[in-house]
Amino acid sequence: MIFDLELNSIGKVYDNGTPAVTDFNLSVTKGEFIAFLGPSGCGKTTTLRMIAGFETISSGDMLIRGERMNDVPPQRRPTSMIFQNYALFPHMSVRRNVGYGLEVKGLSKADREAKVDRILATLGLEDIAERKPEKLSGGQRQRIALARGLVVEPDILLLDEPLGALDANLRKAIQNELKLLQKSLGVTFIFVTHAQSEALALSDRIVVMNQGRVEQISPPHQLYTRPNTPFVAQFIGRNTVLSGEVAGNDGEDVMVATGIGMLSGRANGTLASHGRVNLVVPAEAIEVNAAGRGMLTGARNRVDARIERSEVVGHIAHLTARLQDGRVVSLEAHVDKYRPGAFPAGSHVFLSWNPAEATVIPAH
Ligand SMILES: Nc1ncnc2c1ncn2[C@@H]1O[C@H](COP(=O)(O)OP(=O)(O)OP(=O)(O)O)[C@@H](O)[C@H]1O
Repeated sequence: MIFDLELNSIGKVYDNGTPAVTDFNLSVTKGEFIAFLGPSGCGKTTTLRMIAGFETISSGDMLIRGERMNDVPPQRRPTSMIFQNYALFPHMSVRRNVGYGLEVKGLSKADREAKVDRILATLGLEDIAERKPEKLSGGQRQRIALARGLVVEPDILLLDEPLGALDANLRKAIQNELKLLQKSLGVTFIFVTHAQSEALALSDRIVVMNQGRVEQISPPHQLYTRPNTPFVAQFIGRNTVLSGEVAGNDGEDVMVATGIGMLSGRANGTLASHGRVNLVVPAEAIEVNAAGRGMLTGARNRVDARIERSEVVGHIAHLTARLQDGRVVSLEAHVDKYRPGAFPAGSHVFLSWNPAEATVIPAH
């Protein structure tokens, strides 16, 4: 099988000795939407720029459609890059901005116009084709940048925080457009973001990076429900992470001895039969019960807690509870489940969860 993109143990050390990316492995199939997600400085942009050819690769191999690209200059790679600030030419019309890459490639005027017209129509930009970008809105400028990236018909479109300059509402609207456009064109997108909601909404798979290393590569739902590492558990979603020791198995469940009792979850992959682990419990998986009731039903994973704060925002009830060891846990659920006022601050409750919804991962 030929992948659109293969990163084989890619590494980057800057001239000043900064190791920005270490041992990055990824294979991308045609038409996939991949997000690089991680905190500031984790190496997302450096990796994107290595794929584009704007940054040299210090170690490892990069292949596009089976061809090694390490030494191929950016303009000869089948990639286009869209920058956060769009980098449009302010004095050129939208049409010329979009057609610029084709001019550089030396296409005839007729071919250029045909391709530009087609992409302007695809992105709904025909009416502003003769305007200058500086007079246009952020959303329009974003679309022009997309048109300019796509008009050269790249195998891979690289997008560096392309929605970062837009306000929240516009961001949401353009997110949807972007996803539809990507699926209809079937072009591979590699998208850099530090906004997890954006990555979760758009991607087929997300690469979570931390300090230059890949922590996990998974589809959004799996990343959210089955984190592989303590970093991902803290970074994605709203999880409570409880440390403990493996104390045995009960069917598919792994029992974990923690400072607040014997608790359980499901292993993510293979797990040693003993040793230190983390039990990751998503906020959505935690049930709040009035004190005393669970004793009757014999609920597993029973943790005593006291409600500290209870707040309803729209349809979502947010509760904050303090465990016996002092740890604070965040919980949330639709108001159908926790009516406003059901668990006032100070009330004594116990928390429980279905072990299948909690994940046990190695501590390191
Ligand atoms: N030109 C450079 N020279 C030296 N070090 C650099 C250079 N560019 C980036 N770095 C360093 O490499 C590391 C990775 O930076 P990079 O910009 O790839 O991170 P990022 O995840 O894209 O961050 P952000 O979300 O803030 O853009 C950081 O430690 C950064 O300081």
